[in-house]
Amino acid sequence: MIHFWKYQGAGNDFIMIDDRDASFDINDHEKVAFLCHRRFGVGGDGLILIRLKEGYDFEMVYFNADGHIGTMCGNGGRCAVRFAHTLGLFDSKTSFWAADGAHEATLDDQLLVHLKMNPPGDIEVNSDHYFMDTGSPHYVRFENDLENFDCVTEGKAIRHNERFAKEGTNVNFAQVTGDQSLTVRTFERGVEDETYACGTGVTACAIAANIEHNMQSPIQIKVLGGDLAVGFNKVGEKKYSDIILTGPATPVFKAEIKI
Ligand SMILES: N[C@H](CCC[C@H](N)C(=O)O)C(=O)O
Repeated sequence: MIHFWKYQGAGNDFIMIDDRDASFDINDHEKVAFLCHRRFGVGGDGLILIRLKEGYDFEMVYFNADGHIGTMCGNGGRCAVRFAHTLGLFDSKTSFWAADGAHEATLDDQLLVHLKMNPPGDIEVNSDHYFMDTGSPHYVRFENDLENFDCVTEGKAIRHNERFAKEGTNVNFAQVTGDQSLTVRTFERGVEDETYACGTGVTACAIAANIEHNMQSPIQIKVLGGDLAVGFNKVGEKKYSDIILTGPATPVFKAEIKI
């Protein structure tokens, strides 16, 4: 029997499991893929285990819906913070461990989570797109009309092109909608579909918007499943610090599944 919670952050949804006793077999890809399956299982863009980690309040172990351990997940990170809070693992400010290292986060009185993201290393600026790693790899391209845009077809083609076929990449399409606002749509690797939101993806888009359009922090970002914001400090050419992803993290239900 597995006891779990279902959480969503701007429509990016996750199965959350309190695995402080480390009893979940992280190599059982089939089980994770089954749980994330929207027809045969619970359904989710990913699955997250909350584990204990020395020197931190907790560790977030994140799997993509395909059942494999993933890299950093921004929306999942916010959900993990909210879940860890309900487990009593911290009071209002936390530091936790994830695939890309340490993160700090706070929970405000409107229950929004402010999550500090690790700065991208090299930011690639190409003629029609950006590529950077904000904890997960992200391709970013600016578009003019995201409402009438085939994100799945375009995203899939880029994710499977010669460069990315092996490792995969997440693919984001961003549209400037104001002085400090964007709309973003994302095709996620590991889910292999468009998701309603991607936290590491909007972080990459905010940085790309600063480089491409000199857009200033904080940037409000509309995604299919809601609203996110990204704040940052520009500390040099293509160098950023204090990157904060802000958004909701909402418990949906708790249940158990016989497996
Ligand atoms: N949805 C996630 C991204 C997961 C990254 C994953 N799809 C990958 O790179 O394999 C987010 O909110 O940041």
